[in-house]
Amino acid sequence: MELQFKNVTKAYGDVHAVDHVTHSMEKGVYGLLGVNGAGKTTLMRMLCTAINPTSGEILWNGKDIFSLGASYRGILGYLPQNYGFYPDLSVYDYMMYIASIKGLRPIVAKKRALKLLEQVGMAEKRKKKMRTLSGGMIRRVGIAQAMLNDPRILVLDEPTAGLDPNERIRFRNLVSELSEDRLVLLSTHIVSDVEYVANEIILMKEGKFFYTGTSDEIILSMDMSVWNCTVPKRELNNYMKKYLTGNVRTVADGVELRVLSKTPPARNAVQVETTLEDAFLLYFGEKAGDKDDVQI
Ligand SMILES: Nc1ncnc2c1ncn2[C@@H]1O[C@H](COP(=O)(O)OP(=O)(O)OP(=O)(O)O)[C@@H](O)[C@H]1O
Repeated sequence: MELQFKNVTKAYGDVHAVDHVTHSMEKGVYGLLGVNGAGKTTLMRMLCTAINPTSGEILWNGKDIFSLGASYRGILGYLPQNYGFYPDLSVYDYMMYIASIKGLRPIVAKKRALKLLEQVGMAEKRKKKMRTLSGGMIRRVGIAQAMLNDPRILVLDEPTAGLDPNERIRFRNLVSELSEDRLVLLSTHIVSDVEYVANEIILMKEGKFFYTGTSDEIILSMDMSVWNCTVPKRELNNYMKKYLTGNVRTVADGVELRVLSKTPPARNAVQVETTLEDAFLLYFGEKAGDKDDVQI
């Protein structure tokens, strides 16, 4: 089981939505982490053969996915960012409808639909109309429909958008469970979605994979320390202009800041453990004043 991206580029005019991506993946969970516009959706749409690369190749077990055609789509499960779910169908009828599009025989479809609804915790709601479900439930049905053909590659585009904290945890556990014998590629801009569940995290920025590794490897790659310090309130803007700043909390004697800096940013600064959130801030964050349009 190997998926390879070889120098894959997708250009829209002057914009390189995906820019010379080369990478190979096997089974497990891959977390594609990047800010809005990084190129995540474009990459996933190519992987699902919805759009062609401008140049480069995507290979599944050595063969070009675009030349594999239907046999490739048969091993693919896709949950797009906004999936159309037919509001008036019941959950079960919706699953059966998707199963028929995927070409599953009714007897197989029935068994699989019920098993998957069980797995995603939606079996009891199977008779409910899709339009009556919460955002989290709709996402769970979305994953179940993507799994109907027991895909080798499961592509989930921002699957946690709009989920509450409990649903997020539940969802992460589900992804981990589903990844046992397949490749799961999941895109998000939320660090905690991939921090513990992904075997490999891919930081994507401006169309490029600029760092790939485990959460610990990414943290170790940072040439930066993380500090907590308390500064007078009037100093806050200066600090935010000078340093990449994480959490800011008002305390009795000023404001407590989480700051990225090679050296202690204040006399009272205490070095704290670096997290993947800090890495995200380092690679994707901006200091106040980095952009002209930021008002301070
Ligand atoms: N069909 C298109 N035509 C023109 N430009 C596009 C098209 N699709 C994407 N882009 C541009 O390509 C870049 C990457 O977009 P993409 O949607 O892949 O990013 P993303 O990381 O998925 O962002 P988001 O999290 O907001 O969905 C953006 O600059 C976007 O404007």
